[in-house]
Amino acid sequence: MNQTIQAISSVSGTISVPGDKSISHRAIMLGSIANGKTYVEGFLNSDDCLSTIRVFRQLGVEIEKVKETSYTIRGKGLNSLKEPQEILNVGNSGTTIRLTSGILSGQSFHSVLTGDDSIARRPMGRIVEPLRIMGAQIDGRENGKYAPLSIRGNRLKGITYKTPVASAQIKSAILFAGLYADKETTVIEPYLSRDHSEKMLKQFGAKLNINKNTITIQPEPELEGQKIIVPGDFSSAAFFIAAALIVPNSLLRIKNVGINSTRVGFLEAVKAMNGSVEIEDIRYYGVEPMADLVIKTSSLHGITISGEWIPKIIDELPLLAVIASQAEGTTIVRDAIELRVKETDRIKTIVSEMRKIGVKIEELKDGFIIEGKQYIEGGRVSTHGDHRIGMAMAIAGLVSKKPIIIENTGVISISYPGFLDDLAKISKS
Ligand SMILES: O=C(O)C1=C[C@@H](OP(=O)(O)O)[C@@H](O)[C@H](O)C1
Ligand SMILES: C=C(OP(=O)(O)O)C(=O)O
Repeated sequence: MNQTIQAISSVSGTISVPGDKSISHRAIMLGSIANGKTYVEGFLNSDDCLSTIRVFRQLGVEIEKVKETSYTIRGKGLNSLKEPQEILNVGNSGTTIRLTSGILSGQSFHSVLTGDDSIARRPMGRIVEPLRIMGAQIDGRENGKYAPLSIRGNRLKGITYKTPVASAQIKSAILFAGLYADKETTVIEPYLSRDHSEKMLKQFGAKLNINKNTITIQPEPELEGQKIIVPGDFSSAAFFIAAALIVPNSLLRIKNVGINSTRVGFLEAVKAMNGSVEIEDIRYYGVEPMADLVIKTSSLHGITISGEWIPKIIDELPLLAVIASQAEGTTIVRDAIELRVKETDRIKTIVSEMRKIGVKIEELKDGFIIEGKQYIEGGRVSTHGDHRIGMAMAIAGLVSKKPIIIENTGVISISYPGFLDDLAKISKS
């Protein structure tokens, strides 16, 4: 499916975004291995999170949809998953394959995980190595570097592991495996990555000790089913924040957005760029904070982002390139080589698609440099099968001289099925 996006005169109204993708995945996973019922409200019915539901149903868990975004999971405890008859297919979801591998490493059966072409290219050695050290028998293409992954679980050993990159998926896979270990397991990250797993594990009753970037988990807790209210996904809200900042005469309210401090690097970036974003009514339902955001059109200026800021803004960096093109001065992103191993090589794809719409951008090994105050000419772009590239291009279309035609927008449903409809609702021509 192709979609044409053209310039609008303002962004306005009040909107809420669907549930957080990272939290939705984790609610299904931990609900599946807890004792008793878990209720999830505000679940994200996107392709990726539906893949997690499918996989855990194949592992014998009863997961029932009770309302449009509410599910009940009947957990039967840490060791009650069943050997699947079929290969488990995670579709496009890196979070599903990596976090589920941690849990499957502690099971007493064999399972095989696979996914789409993008999953087949993404690095799995980063989880295979620590899970092997813990005692799981895992194999995959090129000696475990790539999926499909074959996992024969085991009684695991507790380890202390320094992750080479700040990645919540590596950290979570090890912590989930640590539930099945013979003694405590410690993960040390170079910088803090998103901490939804730690928060939710604690909520379910696991014992964790957190000291900056060092997280220790005790094995074999009694996890108890919980009620989880999933806040709106900040990474989805970011697209509308960007739209309201760069389209003239805009005033937008986004309700119920998750504002976990390990996720809001984009909010910090736009504030540092002189963006007007008010955070209102901060509240907690359970362990995650949420708030309403009020955004006004702003005169932005360039910024340099690197180091520990990167994990907090990682999924929003393609979008940052779009708003940086409309800001005064230069924006530099460094230390973001991880972008090259996402659904696509997001440095390469954002650079190629920005160039197609007439924006000059320099590719760096670990980021990009973009000059501000550029005209976006418009043209034909591709998502390259990457939802976030598709949505970033749609936001560029709102301030483009000529329309932007985006090919293959169906992939947006990987994280935000109603995105184009919601964008149309707040766009005033
Ligand atoms: O744990 C998670 O839910 C995620 C972690 C991040 O990946 P990495 O752990 O590979 O950095 C992020 O890019 C992804 O969208 C979701
Ligand atoms: C990188 C992403 O997800 P995943 O790693 O779960 O495929 C994303 O949603 O941008």
